[in-house]
Amino acid sequence: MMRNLGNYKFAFVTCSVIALSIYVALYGLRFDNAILRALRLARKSPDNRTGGWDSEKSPFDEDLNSMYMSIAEEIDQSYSLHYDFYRESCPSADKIIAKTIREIYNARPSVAPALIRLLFHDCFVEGCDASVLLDVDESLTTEKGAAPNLSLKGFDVIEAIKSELENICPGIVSCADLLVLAAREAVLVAGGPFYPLETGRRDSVVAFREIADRELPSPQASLSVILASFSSRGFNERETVSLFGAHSIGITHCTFFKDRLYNFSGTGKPDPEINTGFLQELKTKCPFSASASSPSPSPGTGLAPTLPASHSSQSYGMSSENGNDAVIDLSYNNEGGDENFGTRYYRRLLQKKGLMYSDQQLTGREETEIWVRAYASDSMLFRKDFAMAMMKLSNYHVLTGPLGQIRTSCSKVLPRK
Ligand code: HEM
Repeated sequence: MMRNLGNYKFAFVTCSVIALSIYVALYGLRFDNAILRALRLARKSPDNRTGGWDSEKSPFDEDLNSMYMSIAEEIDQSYSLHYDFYRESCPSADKIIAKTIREIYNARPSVAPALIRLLFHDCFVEGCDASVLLDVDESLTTEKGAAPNLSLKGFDVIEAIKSELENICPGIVSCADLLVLAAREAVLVAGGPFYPLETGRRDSVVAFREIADRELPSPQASLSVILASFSSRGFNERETVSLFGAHSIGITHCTFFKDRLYNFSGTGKPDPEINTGFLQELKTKCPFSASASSPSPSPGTGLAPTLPASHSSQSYGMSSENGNDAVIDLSYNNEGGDENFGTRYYRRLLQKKGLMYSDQQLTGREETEIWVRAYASDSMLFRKDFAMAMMKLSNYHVLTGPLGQIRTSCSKVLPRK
């Protein structure tokens, strides 16, 4: 009986391996994530792999198991991210990206926050797949048109670097990798920490406008909504609070927090959680307008500023001034210098000087406030945590192996053959 079972098992596993090989041969290793996940699972729980017939192990089992494992290992290896993925195919990619960001940053420091935000908006919506960079496609879908993305900038910077990369190694470096590497350089030039990044991401062939509209948290969202939305992507409170440290650089339009100055939650009064002196300062910079008196939008809706999406190829898309909607410098003239990247943001939150509702609430609950306090007083801790969280964000839900494609222009998918 046991011998028969052993034979069946042998036949079953052999057939599986043969079927796997045929599939590989026919489809040129076109495994999708589900198969990869299954293979990983199989490796993690060897007992389940053979359908629970493990009571009697034959020497064949060991051989087949190790063969199966090494196939799985190989597939897994080739479909995961790697350090120095472009070492052979485009060795200068990293350097070109870093050098260009530094050059642009010297002329326009606003490139750094723009790219960091662009990365967040790309990765948060269906993963780091450069879907946010796509222009309108045949189905008239573009994430750029989603309300939270209307004020994104830096598209033209990415496109300019991509065309340089295409001249040197055509069709090799993905826009998704380009964006994560550019954002890392942006963090560095703005005074933030370095973090290592693996590469090998591929670009999506679709954009996710509806998901972007629905899932990018609004600056009016409650802390519970924000934490839930980060947690559903695997970020705990500590990681979430550390990522918010990016709000110590760049700008924000008055539109995004004006209701806090004049009509908080429809009360007709300012948010009591704003420092009084700061409130007066902000009122001068963001004078009352009719739009501030309307009730704040519900969480999750996002809020579009009154400016159009700016990604002109001439201007590097860095202009943020708009007649109707002033901007506030999130860094307050780089308060405390570059070395205070991050910490200055948390210190301001403790002084009730957060600009957006979504920011200030981090001090409103114990599980987030402890991290605000920790980062305000320990810049090394912040830098370490921020680096780790940015690595995690940059690796979120990436496309690898045969999935996706390598675009030649970051704003367009490759035409179908
Ligand atoms: C609940 C989460 C978040 C909300 C609601 C939010 C919202 C906003 C808003 C409304 C602005 C102002 C945009 C403008 O006026 O043009 C902004 C700016 C910015 N955000 Fe966030 N953000 C969030 C999380 C993050 C995260 C996790 C990062 C990065 C890791 C990030 C990076 C930035 C940067 C760098 C800027 C400045 C952009 C610039 O100067 O061009 N944000 N954010």
